[in-house]
Formats: sequence, structure tokens, C-alpha cells
Amino acid sequence: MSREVRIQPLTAEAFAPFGDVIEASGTPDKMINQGLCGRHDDLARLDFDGGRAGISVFDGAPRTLPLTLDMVERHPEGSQAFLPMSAEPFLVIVAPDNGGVPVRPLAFRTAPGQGVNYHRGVWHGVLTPLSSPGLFAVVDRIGPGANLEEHWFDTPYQVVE
Ligand SMILES: NC(=O)N[C@@H](O)C(=O)O
Ligand code: NI
Repeated sequence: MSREVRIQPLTAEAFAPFGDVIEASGTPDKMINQGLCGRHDDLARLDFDGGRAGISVFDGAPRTLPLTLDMVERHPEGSQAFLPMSAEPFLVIVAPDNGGVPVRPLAFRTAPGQGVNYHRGVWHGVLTPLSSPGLFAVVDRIGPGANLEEHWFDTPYQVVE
């Protein structure tokens, strides 16, 4: 079976088994600030078991395509959200789990203005900007323990356009 993974556009529906797409889509849940701001409310399921929520900034080096994907990781005790601090698309890679092992991954390209929240324990590729600046606000668990499990594929996948 081919080890090529084709990139697809990110949609909330396709990403739903893995997490939440964070974006201002459709009608705001409410208008605030004297009608000058639309609030798109409560867009992500957050989880920080045994810890607390933290906000960090990641400054990621941009990657080129095709991308050799040799590892995915997961955070057993918490969710992890990536909110781009630029309008540049980035690559989102996730993989279904089969008995504690990730199977064939999926790759998505975000649209400008889209962020993602990986649900607790979901296999994902590490932050993969596609251009500079690779700046992201990251909301994830701050607490004891590594909260990190890595899986290195015996044979890497090639993520392609
Ligand atoms: N290790 C770390 O903080 N970052 C990764 O979890 C990632 O998903 O990029
Ligand atoms: Ni992560």
C-alpha cells in the first residue's frame, strides 16, 4: 500500500473524530461590544487532567512539501490547541488509533484564520508551519509528567500536495 498521504482542505466535519476546528464561521453566537464584535462561542473541548490550562507561543520553522512523516505523538492527559498568529495556512496531521498504535494518517491544510484543537490522546504530527512566521498561540496542559507519547513509523509516510 502506498505510503503517500494526500493533503486535503481542513473541514470541521472531516476533523471531528480528532478534534475541533477553531474559526469564525457562520453567524456569530452573539453580538457584543455594542454590536461591533461577533462572538463565536466555546469552540473547543479542552481537557487538562491533573494540570491546568496554559498559553504558550510556539515559533515553528516552516517545512517544505512533500513532507517525510516519520513520527506522530499524543498527549494522554490533555488537549492541545494551535491558534495561528498569522494568516498563513499550516499543515495538520492526525492518525486514528488502533489498539494503542496509530494507523494511516490524514493530512489537512488549514485555510487562513483556522486553528485546531487536538482532543486528549489523539495522535498528531508536531506543529508544521508551511511558511514564516510560524507563530502560534498554544493552549495545552501545564502540569506534572511528560504527557507525551511518541510513535515512530517503521516506514515513513510522504505527505504530498
Ligand atoms: N512537544 C510540544 O510541546 N509540541 C508538540 O506537542 C506539538 O504537537 O507540536
Ligand atoms: Ni502535540
